[in-house]
Amino acid sequence: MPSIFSYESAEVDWCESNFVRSAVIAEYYNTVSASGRLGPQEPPRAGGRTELCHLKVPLLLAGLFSMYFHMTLSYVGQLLDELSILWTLAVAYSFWYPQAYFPKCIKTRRHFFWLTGITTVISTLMSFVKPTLNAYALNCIAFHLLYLTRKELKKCNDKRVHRMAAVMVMWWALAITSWISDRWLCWLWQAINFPYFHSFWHVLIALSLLYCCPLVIYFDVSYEMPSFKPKLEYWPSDSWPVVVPYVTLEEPHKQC
Ligand SMILES: CCCCCCCC/C=C\CCCCCCCC(=O)N[C@@H](CO)[C@H](O)/C=C/CCCCCCCCCCCCC
Ligand SMILES: [Ca+2]
Ligand SMILES: [Zn+2]
Repeated sequence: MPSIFSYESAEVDWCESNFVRSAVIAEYYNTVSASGRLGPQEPPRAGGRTELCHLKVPLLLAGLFSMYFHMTLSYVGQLLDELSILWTLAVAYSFWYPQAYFPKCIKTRRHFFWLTGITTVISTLMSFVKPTLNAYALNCIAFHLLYLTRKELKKCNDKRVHRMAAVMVMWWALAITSWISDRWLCWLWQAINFPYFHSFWHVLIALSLLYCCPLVIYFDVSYEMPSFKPKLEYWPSDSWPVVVPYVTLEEPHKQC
């Protein structure tokens, strides 16, 4: 019986052929593309509670575990990859889920912390039951984020916010299409010798997160620091074809 650490002991094997480019890295392109999330994760900051620094370590770990998983395709690698995403989402929800959408029985963010913590611990235990289903469950969380975004956009007239949300959704739609293609249509991609859609997913979901983070900060500032006026900007400028989105804050007007 293979150890849970041994190569190819995971329940899933992505479409890319194993050990083609390297004798020690099972899926070379998937491993390299997963390293993209190790780079700068945080857009220029907004300050205070809205900073995304709480996400730096979880995102870094998610990147490292994803690389380890694709390098070994081990059972432990798969669980570390999935659980690190689950806990990163849990941290993000705990800090930035808008209070306006808390369930009725939850009165404070402290209580919401507990709710998120207990739900995440239970989900962690359940993830050992059928690990193949974990990734599908995690992808469903993106649909909840889409639902929240839609609700927020209905209340917001700022064209820049609508534009950033549209770009985020576009990258996410391309990402999830690549993920599903790799899972379900592998026979086709192997027939044409192009089994790289999971690598595309890694790049596209990272791009989607790059647009998601400023949006989360924007809405958080609107709720938590109403005297500040957040503005979405692009570095180096709006007109460049390749840009990094970020948030600026206009100082509150001094009252006499
Ligand atoms: C108020 C809430 C704010 C939420 C902010 C979002 C915080 C980011 C949280 C998690 C980062 C996810 C990083 C993705 C890592 C992917 C690793 C990977 O490729 N794993 C695969 C195997 O190698 C595995 O099969 C994939 C599993 C599915 C992961 C689904 C992640 C959903 C993340 C949602 C991203 C939101 C983007 C915008 C959506 C409209
Ligand atoms: Ca493979
Ligand atoms: Zn992956």
